[in-house]
Amino acid sequence: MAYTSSSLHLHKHLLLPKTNPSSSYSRPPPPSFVAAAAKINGVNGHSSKKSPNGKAQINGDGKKGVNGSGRKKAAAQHINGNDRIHLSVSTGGAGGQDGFGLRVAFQGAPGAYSEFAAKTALPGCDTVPCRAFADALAAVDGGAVDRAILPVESTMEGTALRNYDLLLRHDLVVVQEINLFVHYCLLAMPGVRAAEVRRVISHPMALAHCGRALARLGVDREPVEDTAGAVEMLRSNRMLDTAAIASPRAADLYGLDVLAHGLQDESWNVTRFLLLSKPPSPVTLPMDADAKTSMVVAHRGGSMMVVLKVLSAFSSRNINLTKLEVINNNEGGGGGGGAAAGHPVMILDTSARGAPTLRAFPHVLYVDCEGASHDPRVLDAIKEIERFAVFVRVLGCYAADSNVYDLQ
Ligand SMILES: O=C(O)C(=O)C[C@]1(C(=O)O)C=C[C@@H](O)C=C1
Repeated sequence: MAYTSSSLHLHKHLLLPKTNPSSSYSRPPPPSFVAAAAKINGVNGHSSKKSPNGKAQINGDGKKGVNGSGRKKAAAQHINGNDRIHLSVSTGGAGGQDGFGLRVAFQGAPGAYSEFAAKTALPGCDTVPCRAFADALAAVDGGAVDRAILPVESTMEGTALRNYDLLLRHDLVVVQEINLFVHYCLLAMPGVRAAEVRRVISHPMALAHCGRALARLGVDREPVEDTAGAVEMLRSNRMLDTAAIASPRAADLYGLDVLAHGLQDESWNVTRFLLLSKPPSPVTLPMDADAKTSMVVAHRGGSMMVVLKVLSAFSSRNINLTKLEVINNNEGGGGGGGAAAGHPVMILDTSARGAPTLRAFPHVLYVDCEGASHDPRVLDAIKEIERFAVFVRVLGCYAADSNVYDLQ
């Protein structure tokens, strides 16, 4: 039994603007920002500096979070392809709020990309570092924090199936999406030269994304829990033969030297994060907002026929899909299984009366569509799917954000 996955990815490649490095996390966020955005992948700027705030860590060892906002005004410099371009103006966090007073759990040490995604979504929030994604989700589920942030797909890797597995086991709703440009740097202790580096440590995803550059350097690779955690380890152990792959912000935050920029094998490396909350969703979308609805559809098998029926349910109502991921656990071979390889997808069923129950489904689709979950067309499409599916769970309805935020 193998857990296979195939997906349609709708990302297009765009180049990023340079951003103004003078903004600071300690400064309050601007009331609004302007972004030049393409319909699928737009471009935006984002810049900020460190400001430790001494927040407690969940299940961790006392790492500190960062506070403030990194949003900056920016415009696209280059756009290739035939994307539909529009100018959007946003007031920041979901529903116009900037997240002041909210605690957002993220996986990793301060300076992790997930933390920047949280600060991008809610510039005024307090971030809470967690050792694992499971801890971050448990923290919001248990009420210790208000939100959790989860990377769910990247242009280089596709869907992060392990994180979807986690999401589906919890009674949480998606309240916001954030696309973050992931720019990897090689960081070392001050004074260390590239020729002295024998080993590189980072999050396994970061090591994988920088495979070619690391092969060129001819160094050993060692996975650690997150990119900023690698930097912290380097710093606290004063490692002089080791470098870390992390963001330029992490270099700033921990006072390390940047030996190289743009280490990723693909120049376009974007990770999509979801901001999660306990239901009911705290976000009220304006009636005319561009919305997205995410759902999971469990079915009896015969994937391609089911895919066609799902596509027809949406296309007959002129609804565009932005994601379609097909998961099967019994087709043999196939990669992309993550931690759940060979196992059915476990989904918390919150629809029944009484306590939510965890149910196992071998055949599942992850679907994101344009439109709000209360839009009659979307409601009708879901009703049609429910006629042939075993189970449908709407994971959330949130403002569609096609901007790509850049931390450089
Ligand atoms: O290690 C970090 O800094 C993270 O935020 C995690 C994470 C991930 O899990 O995908 C996020 C984005 C990058 O692609 C690399 C790692």
